[in-house]
Amino acid sequence: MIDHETAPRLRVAGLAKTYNTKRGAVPVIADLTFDVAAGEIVCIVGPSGIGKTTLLKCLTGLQSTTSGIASIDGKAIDGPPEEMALVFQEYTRSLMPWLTVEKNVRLPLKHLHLPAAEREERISSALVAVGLIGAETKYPWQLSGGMQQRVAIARAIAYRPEVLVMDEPFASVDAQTRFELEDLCLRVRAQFGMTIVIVTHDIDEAVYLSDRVVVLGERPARVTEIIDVNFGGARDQLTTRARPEFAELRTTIFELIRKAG
Ligand SMILES: Nc1ncnc2c1ncn2[C@@H]1O[C@H](COP(=O)(O)OP(=O)(O)OP(=O)(O)O)[C@@H](O)[C@H]1O
Repeated sequence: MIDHETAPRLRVAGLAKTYNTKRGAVPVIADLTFDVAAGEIVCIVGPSGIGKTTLLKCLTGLQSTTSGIASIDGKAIDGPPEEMALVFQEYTRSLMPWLTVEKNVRLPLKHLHLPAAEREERISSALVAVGLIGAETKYPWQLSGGMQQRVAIARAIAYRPEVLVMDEPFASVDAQTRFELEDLCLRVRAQFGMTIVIVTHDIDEAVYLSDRVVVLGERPARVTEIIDVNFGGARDQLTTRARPEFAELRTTIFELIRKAG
C-alpha cells in the first residue's frame, strides 16, 4: 500500500522556524527533514514544547517557515493546500455550534462543487465511517466530547483529502473512545488510502498507529530518530499492543524522548 518508489506525498526539507517576538527572536525548529509516503501513517512525538504544533502549522501552510520547505506532491506549501484537511484537539472550537452534525460535515464540501449525488454519498459514508448515523440532526453541544471529535473527523473524511493532519486529536476523549478513534484512523487509511500525519503525546498511540514515528529532540528542534513500525496495516488493540516488539518500540521511543526532554 505504501509507495516509497515515487516522490513522497509530503516532504519536509531543512525546515526551520524562528518566532519573532517582542522579546526578540525565538528559534523553535532548527532543522527538520523527513518524508511521508502516499498512504503512510506517520506520528510525530517529542517532549512538551519541542515544536510539534509549530511543525504542523508550517506543514499545513498556516504559518510560514523561516527557512527550508514543506511540500506536497512536489509543490511548495505556502498556504493551506486544498489536498489537506486538519483535525485539532479542540473540537469545541472547530465545529460550528449553530450547525447540525450533518451540516458541519457538509460545510467544506461546498468549495468542491461536486455533483449532488457524490456530495450526499460522501456525507453519508463519512457519517457511517465514524459511527454517527442517527446523530445527523443533533447539534455539537448535544454530543459528548468523543462524538464531537467524530464529527470533526467525519468532516475531514468527507472532504477526502489526500493528506489528513491531526494535532493531538484524541487527547481530550476517554480511553475507550480513544481506542475506537485510533481504529477509525486505520480504517480511513485502508478505505480511502489517505496519508495521515498525527502529533501525539501518547507513545503507545504512536506505535499502534504508525508506519513510522518521527521523534523530535533538542531545542531548537531536530529529528532525533525515525523509527520504523513493521506491524503492517491490520492492527488490533489487544493483540498488536501485546506483541513483544510493541513493548520494545515503546521503550526505545520513551528513552529517546526522555533524553531529548
Ligand atoms: N506564535 C508564537 N510566538 C512565539 N513563540 C511561540 C509561538 N507559538 C509557539 N511558540 C513557542 O514555541 C515553542 C514550541 O511550541 P509548540 O506549541 O510548537 O510545541 P509543542 O511541541 O506542540 O508543545 P506541546 O507538546 O506542549 O503541545 C514553545 O516554547 C512555544 O512557547
